[in-house]
Amino acid sequence: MSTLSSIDYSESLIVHFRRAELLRDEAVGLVSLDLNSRQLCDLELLLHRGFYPLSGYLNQDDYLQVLETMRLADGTVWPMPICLDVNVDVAASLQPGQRVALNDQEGFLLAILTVGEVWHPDREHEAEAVYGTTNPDLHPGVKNLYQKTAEWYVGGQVEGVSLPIHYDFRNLRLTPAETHRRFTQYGWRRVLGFHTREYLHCAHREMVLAAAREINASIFIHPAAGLDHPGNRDHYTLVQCYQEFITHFPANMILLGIVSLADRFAGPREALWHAMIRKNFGCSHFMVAKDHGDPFAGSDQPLFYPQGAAQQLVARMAGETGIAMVPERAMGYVEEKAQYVFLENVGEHESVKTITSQELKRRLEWGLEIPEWYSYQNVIQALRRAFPPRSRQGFTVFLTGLSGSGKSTIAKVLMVRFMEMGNRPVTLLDGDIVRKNLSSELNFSEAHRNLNVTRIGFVASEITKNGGIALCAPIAPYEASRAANRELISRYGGYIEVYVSTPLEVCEQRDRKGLYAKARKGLVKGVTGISDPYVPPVNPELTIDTSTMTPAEAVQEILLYLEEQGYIS
Ligand SMILES: Nc1ncnc2c1ncn2[C@@H]1O[C@H](COP(=O)(O)OS(=O)(=O)O)[C@@H](OP(=O)(O)O)[C@H]1O
Ligand SMILES: Nc1ncnc2c1ncn2[C@@H]1O[C@H](COP(=O)(O)OP(=O)(O)O)[C@@H](O)[C@H]1O
Repeated sequence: MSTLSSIDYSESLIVHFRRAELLRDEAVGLVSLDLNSRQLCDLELLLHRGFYPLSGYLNQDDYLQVLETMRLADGTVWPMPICLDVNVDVAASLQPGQRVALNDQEGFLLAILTVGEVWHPDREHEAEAVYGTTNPDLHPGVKNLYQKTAEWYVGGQVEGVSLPIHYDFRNLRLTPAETHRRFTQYGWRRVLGFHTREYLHCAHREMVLAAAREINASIFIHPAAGLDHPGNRDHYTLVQCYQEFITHFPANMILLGIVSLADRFAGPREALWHAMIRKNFGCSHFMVAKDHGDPFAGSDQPLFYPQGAAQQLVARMAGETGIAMVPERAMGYVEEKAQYVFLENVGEHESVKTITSQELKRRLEWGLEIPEWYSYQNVIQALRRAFPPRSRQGFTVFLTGLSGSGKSTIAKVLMVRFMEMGNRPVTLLDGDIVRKNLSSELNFSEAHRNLNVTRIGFVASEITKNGGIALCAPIAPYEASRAANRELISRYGGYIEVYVSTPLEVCEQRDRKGLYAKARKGLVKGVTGISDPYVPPVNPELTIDTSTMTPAEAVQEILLYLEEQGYIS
């Protein structure tokens, strides 16, 4: 059954509120599925018709044609397979014609799906067709497909009850009908769509404005703000920076909207899909970078897709999609001219200044100057608010080592020193304290030790996120849980792993709690260092052997490191 066999031309798939009342009653007796964030993005675009001409999830015929030819079964261009993925148990319970309630993660009804077909797709075939490889290690899109997409697909029409609910930046979440209406009201017949996920600075303004002038168009800045966790600071900062960024354009020529788009990073195919979505939002032109949709664009890894292939595909299909391709031409700041120039026009004896995103991050972390030619005061202020210098960031000192190695003693002295400094709240998460409170039900098996350690990491990450100091002092004998903590906490602030490497003989001699004596007598089983492993950290920031120093000296070493790294002054 082709999706287009019952083509729906309406401006949204949300039904009239009278029918919505009936659908809500009907949903009470239906099988219901709570969609994950990627599925919610897709459903939102289906419902408000960002995915026009689709009026539901693809059935098999359309799906296979999309993979092979980037067209639906009736020949209409559509490059991305949009199907609802479900697990085997759900798939087994569904019949063609059956009605299924589609909910958000809180169980709020968004739409009712009339099941068309249910099938088990060949995912390697999909990976090869959409991404150009079946190797998940080479392409994050393939990894997502294999690991985060359920193994059965469902196609069928949807009737919308409500768009997914967002509480953030509601006035920017414009639907295609709304943007189209605004463009018409403003008298904008030529509109250049610009897709982004990046922070935008002066170079972007010059580039977008130059392109818009060349084609005599207005500008629609349309960042994808799809899969961000509601608590993700980057999301808010990004959108605030976009709001500041657009204040630097001439009046009445720019509109900002955000779209819940779950990128696939499928290269040229992705670019074509992005262009068609922007056509659906009312744009006449779409800006495409040479590396548009590449999973490694903007990183220091080599690109996955050939440079320029995305631009060529979007340009080649423009006759059918109705949206023209505008190539993104990179610009650089030429100091001799005190202005931005297209890179291809930079003179032989002129030098181009750039600041990479890594360099920007470094300058923010150290509170260093960001030049006026690079970005705007209001954008930089928003960035500095969100990414304070290290001297104002939270951080975690994570001490790991054998029992008796000196973790608690060092942590206690450190705590006193930080309290004396008095500029951040300090929390001590000592092994035994955590074991009494947070992890009282856990034993000393590998799984429970890892769980104990990641619980400590979670609490430390919250403290770090909110600008405090977390001092953690568990044995933490395994790399897996230590690595997970490092990954989590580093997102929010500093993470300093201190390996307290005091040898077992010294710890055993100290034996403050009599644990080793009991272990040697066989009274306690699975004691770390005696009858249970301790795996030393791979790359700790500091290694401290307390057998040859006083606690004050050990603490001094940590403080010097923190000072050198800019966390304390
Ligand atoms: N079997 C066994 N192995 C190791 N340690 C044991 C064991 N049984 C009890 N204890 C006491 O528990 C303290 C270590 O708990 P931790 O939460 O830090 O351990 S772990 O990180 O979960 O491995 C540890 O305290 P510290 O001396 O502060 O390290 C021990 O006194
Ligand atoms: N440089 C040092 N740093 C920390 N502790 C030390 C040091 N030198 C000697 N010690 C002694 O070693 C013991 C360490 O015990 P503790 O801090 O409870 O270890 P852990 O928390 O790793 O089990 C304490 O009695 C402490 O006084």
